[in-house]
Amino acid sequence: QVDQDDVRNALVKYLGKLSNGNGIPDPTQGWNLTSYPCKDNWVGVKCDAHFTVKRINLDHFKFSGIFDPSTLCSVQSLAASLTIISLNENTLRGENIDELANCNQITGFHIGGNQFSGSLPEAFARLNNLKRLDISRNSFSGVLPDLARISGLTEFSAQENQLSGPIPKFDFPNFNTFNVSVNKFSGPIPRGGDLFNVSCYSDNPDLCGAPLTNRCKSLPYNSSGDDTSRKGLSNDQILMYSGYFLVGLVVVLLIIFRVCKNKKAKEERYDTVNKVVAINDDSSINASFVSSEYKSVVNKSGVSVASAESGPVSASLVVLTSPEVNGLKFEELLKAPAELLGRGKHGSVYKVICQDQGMTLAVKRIKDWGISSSDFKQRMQRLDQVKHPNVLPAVAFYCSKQEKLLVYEYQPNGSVFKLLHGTQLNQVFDWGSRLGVAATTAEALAFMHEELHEDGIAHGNLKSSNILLNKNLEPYISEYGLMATENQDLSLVSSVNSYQATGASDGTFKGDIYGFGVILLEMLTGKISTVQNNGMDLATWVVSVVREEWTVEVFDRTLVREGASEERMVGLLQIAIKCVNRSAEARPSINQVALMINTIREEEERSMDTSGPL
Ligand SMILES: Nc1ncnc2c1ncn2[C@@H]1O[C@H](COP(=O)(O)OP(=O)(O)OP(=O)(O)O)[C@@H](O)[C@H]1O
Repeated sequence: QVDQDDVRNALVKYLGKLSNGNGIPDPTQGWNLTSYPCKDNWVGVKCDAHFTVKRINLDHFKFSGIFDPSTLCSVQSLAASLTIISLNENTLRGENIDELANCNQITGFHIGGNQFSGSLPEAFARLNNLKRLDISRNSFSGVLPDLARISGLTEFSAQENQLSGPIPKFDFPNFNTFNVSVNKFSGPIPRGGDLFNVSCYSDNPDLCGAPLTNRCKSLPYNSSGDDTSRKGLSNDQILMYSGYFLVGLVVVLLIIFRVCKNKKAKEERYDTVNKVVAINDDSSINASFVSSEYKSVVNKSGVSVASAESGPVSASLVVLTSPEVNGLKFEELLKAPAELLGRGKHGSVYKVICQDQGMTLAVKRIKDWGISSSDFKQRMQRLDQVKHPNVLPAVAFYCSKQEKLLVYEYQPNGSVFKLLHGTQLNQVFDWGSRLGVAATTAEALAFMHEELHEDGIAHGNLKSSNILLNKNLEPYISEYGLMATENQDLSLVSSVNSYQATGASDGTFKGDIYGFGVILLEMLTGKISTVQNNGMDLATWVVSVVREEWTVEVFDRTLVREGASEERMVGLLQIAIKCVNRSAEARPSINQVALMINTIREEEERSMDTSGPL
């Protein structure tokens, strides 16, 4: 109640200054000391479900007084909640504008079409969460503060002022709107500025460079502010050119490495051709899971697909979860043409099209898994008893001494890995979908952990390529339980699980939490887990950046551009960081993780309900 009173008093004071003491034109619209802003729906005030003021929009009210942010931002609860202040099209002037920096949750500040003057305070550059800034059609003058420091900025509208000096080196690809026309800016337009057209820069007589037609003369300073008129090379330039040289060298070495690798891969392919999977069970089946591409190579080279270097396998075992899949017998499946989908650390996956049955399957050949046939069979049958709608069940499996095969339904919509890292470019993976994938995957994993804990069967190899998606971007956890069990040799766990941090005494269940944490980090940062960032893995990199309090820097630019809630992204990041704790014991259980993510998802849903135009 005290808070509510403070907020109300602050808003009334704020309006008093804006309106020169005249108050709101229509007294039934609130803004008085006898009602409350959220409960009584004051005009222009938007609140969330907890009655917290989020936005204040008083555009077009013909206010001719003073905008004084100290009236709002000195009240702790308002300063912590306010995200948008909008006062477009009044005739306001400003006072104590630098106090706005205390409202550091502000994402939108719109004061276009007023009578603000003087310089924009340096404190603006401290508004880390700012996304949209509209100061257009005022009389601001002087040099801009270093707004380029604000990494999430997507709109800067500053046209029709008297601003001077250089344009900061903004991250232009991030911007949706950029306009500095009709000002007194000078010097070169920074690199990337030509993403916006001439009209966004026009009427700044001393501005030069693309997209403007007037080229920059050989000024003493170039666009990066370096002195280029000096003869000879400066130390910085020597360093820079050495850097280029080193980068060039590394690129050449990488190309040589790739050429050698490709050559080796080609040799391996021909090798595969000769190692056609042969499954000679009691009914003497010869089968191949080689791609049709390879088959043609085989035929051309005169090697029979039916020939098998591994020779006949005695006492082979074929087990189907049902004896037929849509009328398809396992023998037919094994004979069908197959296309290699990918080769992972633990084997290869083939896409198999069974035309007669109208089915497409994904067959995983597992390599180097020293599990006995009977244990394998038992394990697969146990897994088959545990069903969850977001966990992809195997439809069949096969086991011999040489081979272990798992058959799944083929999922045509790719994986979280493909969606994030560029092979499904035309599909949007927005914040809401990422949060949904995170929450559903956590719930499905929690179910599996609970059901299979006694059996000691965790996923064992959880990563973004094993989270497949349907066309509504709902996730399916694939390959659950294919690898190590809790009771198995733990050294196998750390060798098979690329995400397993050292010291995971709680076995693969805690390893799954680590793997899940890395998937969250991939979805939040858009970065590949194996990509090294200054020599660190993704988890270490994120933790180090967050420790330096540069949290916003880690987020995927597309999420920032989309306007995803930073508060909720930070919330999910904190969960991810807990999951990738180097100490396995310190990691939360998947149940706790699922609960935490669901809380964020609920907040997101509530905010969607209360958002929308003011
Ligand atoms: N049922 C399926 N439907 C469609 N694509 C699949 C299916 N199962 C796996 N894939 C895809 O096939 C590719 C290869 O999978 P594979 O499991 O061999 O690779 P990986 O996950 O990178 O490595 P590994 O699991 O061996 O560590 C991956 O891109 C994966 O997303």
